[in-house]
Parts: sequence; structure tokens; C-alpha cells
Amino acid sequence: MIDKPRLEAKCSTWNITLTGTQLDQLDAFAEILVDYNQKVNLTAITDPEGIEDKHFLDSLLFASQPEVAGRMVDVGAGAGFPGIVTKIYKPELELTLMEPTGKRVEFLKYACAQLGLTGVEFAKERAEEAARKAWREQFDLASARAVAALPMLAEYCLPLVKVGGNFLAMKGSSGEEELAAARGAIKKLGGEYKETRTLHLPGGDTRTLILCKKISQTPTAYPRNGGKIAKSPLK
Ligand SMILES: C[S@@+](CC[C@H](N)C(=O)[O-])C[C@H]1O[C@@H](n2cnc3c(N)ncnc32)[C@H](O)[C@@H]1O
Repeated sequence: MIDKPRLEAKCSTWNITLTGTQLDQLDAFAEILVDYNQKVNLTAITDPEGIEDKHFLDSLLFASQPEVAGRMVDVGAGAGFPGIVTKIYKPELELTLMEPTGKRVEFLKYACAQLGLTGVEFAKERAEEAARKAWREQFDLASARAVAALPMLAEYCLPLVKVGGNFLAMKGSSGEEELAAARGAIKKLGGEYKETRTLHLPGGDTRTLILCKKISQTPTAYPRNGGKIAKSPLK
């Protein structure tokens, strides 16, 4: 379904090397996604080159960052981006796909089973509720793509990260603006902003990766409930 040499060539400009097995798994994942998408709406991007650039390459750029290791949670995993692609690229990763929508969780389970991926946990949870349960401060890394603006996303993700771990947000061209609005929230939640990495994807999209380290425990008052987070994002 995908054009493997084309994806390989694009990856090589970023020093990302894929094995034959990984290319086969990505190809199979594209087929599973497009096929399942006919029954359940998962993505608007279904053409091979769109999947290669906007889903696979974007997720691989995230996956190749040095902080992507150990136990990771993908908050709002949706159709598996960046989580499933990251697991294909770094099979040793312990991955939790956190997603509140039942039909998407069913898809994630189905896709991982079909791809033979092991070491994946499925959490049918909203992040702010999961952080009040067994998942609080359990992860080396939390990430999310296309879930919420950074002040809200910080309150979803940082409480899930253990002290010493990282929150690596996948933002678009508004990353710097969102960061300016989120600085207070990051601090209140026990995080420390480290750096921004700006990457230019094929087709002109900008990917901004915002890295925050967890330097102290999140106060027990956070995360607040979902309504409060949405109504009055932390400042
Ligand atoms: C636009 S989709 C993005 C999915 C995927 N990350 C991607 O980039 O293709 C946003 C996803 O976030 C999930 N979501 C929204 N609020 C959430 C929350 N509070 N905790 C966890 N997931 C959430 C939604 O159910 C949805 O699947």
C-alpha cells in the first residue's frame, strides 16, 4: 500500500533507518488503518503519500528523539499516532496507549494484535482521570499529538510522568505561542521547560517538539477534573 523506497528515502534525510521488517509492519499498518477506517472514522488521511508523510514520518521523527525510551504513554492515542509507529521503530519500548473512546481502543487492540506487537498496554481512560489512579507518576515519557493546547496538555501529561522523566509534546507551528501560555502550568505541575525542536515536514507542515523535564512531584491538587481544565487552563 505505501511506497516503501519513497518512505525510506524521506527517512534517510533525517538519518532514520528502517529495517525490512519495520517497513513491512508500517505497510501492514497502513492497510489495517485504511481498511478499518471504512467502518470506523479514524483519520481523514487515507492516500499512501499522506499516510507516509503526515502519520508515519511525523511519528518516526518523534520516535527517533533520544528521550523516547523506557515506559511511555501516548495520551489520546487515537488511531495510533505517534504510539504504534513509535513501538514499531523502538520495539523495546514499554508502551501504554491511553484513549478514552471505546471504538478507538478496539482499533488499537486489533492493529497491535495484527502487527504482532507485544509489550503494549491499552488504557481506556481520560488522562486526567488516569492520573488519579495507578498511572500517576509511572512513566519515563508522556507524549501526545493533536489532543489539546499546551496549557491543558501539560495538566493531562505531566502528572503521569515520574520525577526525572520527560514530557515531549508534539505541537504544530503555534508551538512557541502555546509554550508562552503554558510556562506557568508546567512549573505548577512539577515540570521544567528544557527546549524546543522545530522540524519541517514534507508538504510544508512544521512540527514543534517541546521538551519538559519532570523535576518534582505534581501537587495532589492536580490534575483537576476535565471540565475545570478545559474551562480555566492553568496559568
Ligand atoms: C484528534 S485525535 C488525535 C489522535 C492521534 N494522537 C493522532 O494524532 O492521530 C485526539 C484524541 O485525543 C483523545 N482525547 C481527548 N481528550 C482526552 C483526554 N483528556 N485524555 C486522553 N485522551 C483524550 C480523543 O479521544 C482523540 O482520540
